[in-house]
Amino acid sequence: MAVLVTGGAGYIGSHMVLNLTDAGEDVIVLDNLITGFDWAIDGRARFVEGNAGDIDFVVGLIEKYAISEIIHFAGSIVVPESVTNPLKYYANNTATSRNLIEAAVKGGVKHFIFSSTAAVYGMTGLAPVVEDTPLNPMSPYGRSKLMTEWMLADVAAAHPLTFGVLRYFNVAGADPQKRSGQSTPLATHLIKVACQTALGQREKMDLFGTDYETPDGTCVRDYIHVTDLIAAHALLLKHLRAGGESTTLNCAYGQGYSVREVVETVRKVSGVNFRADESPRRPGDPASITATGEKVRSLLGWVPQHDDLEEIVETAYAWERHLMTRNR
Ligand SMILES: NC(=O)c1ccc[n+]([C@@H]2O[C@H](COP(=O)([O-])OP(=O)(O)OC[C@H]3O[C@@H](n4cnc5c(N)ncnc54)[C@H](O)[C@@H]3O)[C@@H](O)[C@H]2O)c1
Ligand SMILES: O=c1ccn([C@@H]2O[C@H](COP(=O)(O)OP(=O)(O)O[C@H]3O[C@H](CO)[C@H](O)[C@H](O)[C@H]3O)[C@@H](O)[C@H]2O)c(=O)[nH]1
Repeated sequence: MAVLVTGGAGYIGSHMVLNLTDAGEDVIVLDNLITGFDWAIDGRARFVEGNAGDIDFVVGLIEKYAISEIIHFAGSIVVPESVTNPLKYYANNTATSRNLIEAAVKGGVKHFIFSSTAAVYGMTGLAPVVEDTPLNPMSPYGRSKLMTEWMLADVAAAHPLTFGVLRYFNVAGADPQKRSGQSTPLATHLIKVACQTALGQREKMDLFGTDYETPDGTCVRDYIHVTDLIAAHALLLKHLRAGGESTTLNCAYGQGYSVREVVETVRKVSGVNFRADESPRRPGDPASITATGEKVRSLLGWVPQHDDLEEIVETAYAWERHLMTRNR
């Protein structure tokens, strides 16, 4: 039996592949390399280049490799881009996932784990959310992901498939062994951008919006280390394999940091007082979004090992330096 990891050449998926291969699992990676890199895929996994939304192709893979579980990371991920190009997100997130789920049903896959997002909640106020907080996504990205959550619930009610939805909060940091990290040169994520600026790859960065109703006027997010996030996936897989029910879980630490606090932490870790300009708000950004992570802890016994902003930034910064020497 094998596990299919879609998007396994990407930032988060490549860390999942490392976790699974470290555990001795048989892993097939399906990725079309639109934002991922084949060099990011651990050599112990089998890589197949292709589209996760190609039903016949995926059914063929399921049969060929006896795939019993799918962990679905493939998708498009940039919130502001989804505002200007929504159809890209409904195609590559919603429609691709719909086809992948059909392939899973046709191929008799038992369990399906899906990368959802905090963006399904939308504007929630300053209090941490829980899984049954009303969902009100404020970007096409969030809506494209919520539709996939709904499809999974409907399909699992009609077919013998159990699923886990993990709503990631802001994923950051890199493998502490420096085997993978966020490698997209044009990434838009705050910690990545700040590390690139500290290293002189960008002349300056922007603080998007300084007039939010938050303690220091900038947006607040719950940053989770990618290694802890992946540990939650491994526990969820174990839960589903043991016959556990389908579930939806927030993946977060319950600790929010503002954009200014993150920038200050990157300055401290790097020792560089880089330029960060106050700029207008970015479309699609909620002021604050954090979650307690209570359910993932109690249901799966998840215990974070890297819940420290400085450690998150240190690993992200170390990976950024590694990329500079790699690309030289
Ligand atoms: N990074 C975050 O903070 C964050 C937060 C919440 C949710 N997520 C979700 O986690 C998942 C992974 O995100 P990431 O940060 O690793 O992004 P990423 O862009 O690094 O990885 C996505 C991978 O999917 C591949 N891909 C995209 N469309 C594909 C398709 N149709 N068929 C096959 N491969 C395809 C890309 O080539 C890439 O390797 C995404 O679904 C994203 O929405 C990310
Ligand atoms: O150069 C930058 C980059 C970001 N920000 C700000 O930093 C905060 C975090 O932005 P990110 O782009 O790092 O992350 P998002 O919160 O927009 O979104 C991320 O987390 C979401 C979940 O909360 C989604 O899942 C999404 O995929 C993922 O990109 C936002 O207020 C943003 O405006 C800046 O000020 N300057």
